[in-house]
Amino acid sequence: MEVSVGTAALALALLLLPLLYERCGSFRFFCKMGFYNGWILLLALVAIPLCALRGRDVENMKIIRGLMQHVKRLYGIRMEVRGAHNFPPRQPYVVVSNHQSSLDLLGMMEVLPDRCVPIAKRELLYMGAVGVVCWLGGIIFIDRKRTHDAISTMAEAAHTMLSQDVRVWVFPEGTRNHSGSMLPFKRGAFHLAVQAQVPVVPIVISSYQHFYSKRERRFTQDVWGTGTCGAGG
Ligand SMILES: CCCCCCCCCCCCCC(=O)SCCNC(=O)CCNC(=O)[C@H](O)C(C)(C)COP(=O)(O)OP(=O)(O)OC[C@H]1O[C@@H](n2cnc3c(N)ncnc32)[C@H](O)[C@@H]1OP(=O)(O)O
Ligand SMILES: CCCCCCCC/C=C\CCCCCCCC(=O)OC[C@@H](O)COP(=O)(O)O
Repeated sequence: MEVSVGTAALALALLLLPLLYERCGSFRFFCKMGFYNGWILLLALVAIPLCALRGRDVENMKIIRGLMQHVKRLYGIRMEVRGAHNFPPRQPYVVVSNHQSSLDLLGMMEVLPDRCVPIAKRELLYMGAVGVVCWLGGIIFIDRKRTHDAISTMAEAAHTMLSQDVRVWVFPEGTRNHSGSMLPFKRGAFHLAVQAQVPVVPIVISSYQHFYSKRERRFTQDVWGTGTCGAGG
């Protein structure tokens, strides 16, 4: 029986990969993050036909939320939610929340209220199937390079919140920040709440420095919490 050099090299690589995964933290980190992105992409492909039945509609966020909720278990993450009763039950509001990394999607999907859509940077629209799903979910896209356009989009959002009973989730830091502290807030979320005359509901996604650090390429398992801090007018 002949074994080509290519086949032998492939077999060796396949044997070495688990060893590398076991021994090398950085390799493990990239595998876990690669799988995270790949899995979300796959979920997006599942979500597209389900969401397409309704077209672009905030009700599709329920499908997206439902499809995402098991992802934490793949990573051995247990989530604790505190203060969920602080969401006003029957009116639109603006959620403001800290933003550490793309893992925040897990915290967001754990507590995302019905008829609530995030405001996202426009670039997400171009992430293939993920962009399509975001669009079908009614996610509001802003062009951060064009302040004037972003402000107009927010003004439209204020109108939509009232006319279509929609809640909006804003990351007021305006970007991901995994430094352990918070960046100064941008003001769009608060203008939005004033324009729509709705409450602001602050949510904290607790720091996950102890189980995740992009800088140190560390991603282990842990309990992780999200909590609403109460609603203010
Ligand atoms: C199954 C598969 C599942 C896949 C699931 C995928 C889920 C995906 C989830 C994705 C999650 C993705 C998450 C993400 O993508 S996070 C990134 C995108 N999100 C944000 O950037 C939101 C936060 N940003 C803001 O609120 C900014 O303020 C905006 C963007 C609006 C402008 O920022 P910019 O930096 O350009 O300007 P500035 O903040 O210096 O403001 C300039 C001036 O304008 C005034 N001003 C501001 N706003 C308003 C307003 N509305 N009406 C009237 N005035 C307003 C403001 O007071 C200031 O004036 P002054 O006070 O100095 O006089
Ligand atoms: C045809 C192009 C194909 C591209 C395929 C790309 C595949 C990517 C697959 C899955 C990505 C899953 C994660 C998506 C959600 C990420 C949400 C997020 O965290 O956005 C960052 C934004 O908050 C702030 O951005 P910056 O920190 O300012 O930057």
